[in-house]
Amino acid sequence: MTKGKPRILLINNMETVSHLFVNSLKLFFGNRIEIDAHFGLCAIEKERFEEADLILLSDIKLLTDQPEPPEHIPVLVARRTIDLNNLDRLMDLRPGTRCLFVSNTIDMVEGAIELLRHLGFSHLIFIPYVPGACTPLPEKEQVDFAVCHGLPELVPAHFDQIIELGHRPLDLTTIFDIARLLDLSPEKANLYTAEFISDFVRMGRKLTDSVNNERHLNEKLESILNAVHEGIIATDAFGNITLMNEEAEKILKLPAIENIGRRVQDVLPEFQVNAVLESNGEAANQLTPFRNLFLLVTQIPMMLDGQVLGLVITFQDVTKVQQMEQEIRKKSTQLGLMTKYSFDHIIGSSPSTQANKQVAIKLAESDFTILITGENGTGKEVFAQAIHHHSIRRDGPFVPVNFAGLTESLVESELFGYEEGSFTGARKGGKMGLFELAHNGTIFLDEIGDAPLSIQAALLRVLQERQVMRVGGHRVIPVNVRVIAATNRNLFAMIQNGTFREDLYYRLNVLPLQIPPLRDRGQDIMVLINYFLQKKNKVLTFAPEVADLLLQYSWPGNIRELENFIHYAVVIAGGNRVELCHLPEQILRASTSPLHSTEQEDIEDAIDFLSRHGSVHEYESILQILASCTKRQERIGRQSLNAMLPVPMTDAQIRQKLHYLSRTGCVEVGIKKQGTRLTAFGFMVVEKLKARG
Ligand SMILES: Nc1ncnc2c1ncn2[C@@H]1O[C@H](COP(=O)(O)OP(=O)(O)OP(=O)(O)O)[C@@H](O)[C@H]1O
Repeated sequence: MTKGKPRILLINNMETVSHLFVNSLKLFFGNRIEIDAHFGLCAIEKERFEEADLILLSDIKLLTDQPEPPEHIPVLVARRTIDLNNLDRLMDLRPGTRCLFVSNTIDMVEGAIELLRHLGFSHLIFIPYVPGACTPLPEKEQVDFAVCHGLPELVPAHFDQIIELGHRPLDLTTIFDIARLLDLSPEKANLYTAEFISDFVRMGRKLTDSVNNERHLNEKLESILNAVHEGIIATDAFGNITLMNEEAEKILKLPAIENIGRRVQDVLPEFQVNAVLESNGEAANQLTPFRNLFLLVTQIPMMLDGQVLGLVITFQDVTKVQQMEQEIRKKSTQLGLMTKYSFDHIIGSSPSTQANKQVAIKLAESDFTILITGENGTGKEVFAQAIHHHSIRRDGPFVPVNFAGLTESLVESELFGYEEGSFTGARKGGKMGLFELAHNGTIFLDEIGDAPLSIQAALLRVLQERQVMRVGGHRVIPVNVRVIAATNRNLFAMIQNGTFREDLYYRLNVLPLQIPPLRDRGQDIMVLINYFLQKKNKVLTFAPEVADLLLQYSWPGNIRELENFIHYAVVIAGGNRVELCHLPEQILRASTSPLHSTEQEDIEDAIDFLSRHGSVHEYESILQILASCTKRQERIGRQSLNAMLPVPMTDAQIRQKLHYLSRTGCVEVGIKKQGTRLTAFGFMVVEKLKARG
């Protein structure tokens, strides 16, 4: 039988694959062959087998249910390759991406995976899956993408990320086998291979395009990075420097070319990148000393899908800003943030004052926080100032803060400052807080017991971290301050009732200093009186009963009250001897209350005696008039006295009453026309009668 063109019986299970094969065969053999394409599962007529010169199958199993082909006709199972045009999506995947490879037979899946590995995709993890076969179906979370060659319908519905690589065309070796079996010259082979090569060229061009794009992008990025007035360094996940902008080179005086590729930890140990790399957290605005500079450094990890890819470090040279701040702080110091008192100004010869001075001198030599306790006016601030003055911080500012005088709304912005626009009425340019103002000096937190709880929490943070953040600000400002706190309240009791934080108490009470009240250090009273007089360049003497009273008095306002009394006495006594009549009411009055029992008895006896010699009310009226005259330093005659009495008496009656009053020691009756005045004892009797009502 003379034969025409060789005929290929092409058996496939799908129409699309069949078309793909027909096109490939046509491209190679043109019209030198005839193709009888069969697809699907229906039986093939015997004659079609007999007319064929070659049977080409996509899978040997396709012959299973078909009639046996004649023995002399060769059967060829097509080897298949991959459409290179569809590979770029796979090329974008990161190493370790998990791909569920789905197809309809195990052979297909395994063949495709093997080919992909040969093509260089061994960095991806392929998990074979054939629906209905024994390949286990992994959980959705264990798979990043589903991959298939056509047949996307085989991918289980819950995998929504599908990469479709397209049907696999015939491999070139199969084309050559067909040519050999049909005795056809492979004259158009170059066309077919050209098709393959053009795919490679296309892929190559795509790659170059993306490399070029990346280069353009890098160039753009580089010019942006160099235009920024901030040093920028990037590292990879291991902390090796991958990028350094011009500003970074300028600030650090390190050439990028010599340092890219080196470990940032070795080049810039001051930045402590390991801590950030290990914690994956961000470290913002850390003031970092570098050589003779101060850098404000921020480190941010670069993350992708929860993995650290590297670190971006940005920094600014803030040495100048620091210096400017120091200057401003210095100026503020000159504006009155200096101490008035040193230890030489702490007066007192009592053992407790002497001992406290010795202790305080020692405390001044350390740099720890001090808590001074004592009643109002005992000299807590004087001690705080003297400590600052004696410490290494003496050239820095001493900044007093009185919590009793600050409202809760003001206290935060006063202590920590604020940024411009952080609240209505905030000053332009913001304002430095008292902690910043006290930098390199001492902050004196007076009446700390009056600090609101919210501020106590903020104070605790400052004491722990030694840095502040202004209200409305994002930058932490390091402050180097010594804290001296003072209180007249019982902080321990406040802790018990929940109005003072226990943790703050222990932070403050590192070095305690207790100042006793003036009434417990009698030896200091006269020494202090002389000191205050000396300061005023005045001389006063004190009547013995006055001196006694001053020593007996409880001085609730302590040294401040004593100082005020001296001002008063100088004015009232006019530079002479201070008599009882010069004493202010509260000293006189208070002295009558806690009297010694013998004095009490004397007063009772005197009143008893007077009641037996007339009406106590009449005596009281006379004593009150005498008291007010004596206070005005006037003596009063009988006639004037009588005129002032609510119920007038005869001269004889008055004379008699004054006689009895004189016998009890309440009055001093003048000889001749000197008039009468009240004695200290008389004042006590008046007070007693007043108290009785
Ligand atoms: N030992 C001292 N020697 C000389 N003057 C003193 C002494 N102690 C206190 N003063 C004077 O007493 C006054 C009150 O002192 P200071 O203000 O230090 O008391 P304070 O305990 O801080 O009072 P407050 O609790 O009311 O704030 C000051 O004017 C100071 O000059």
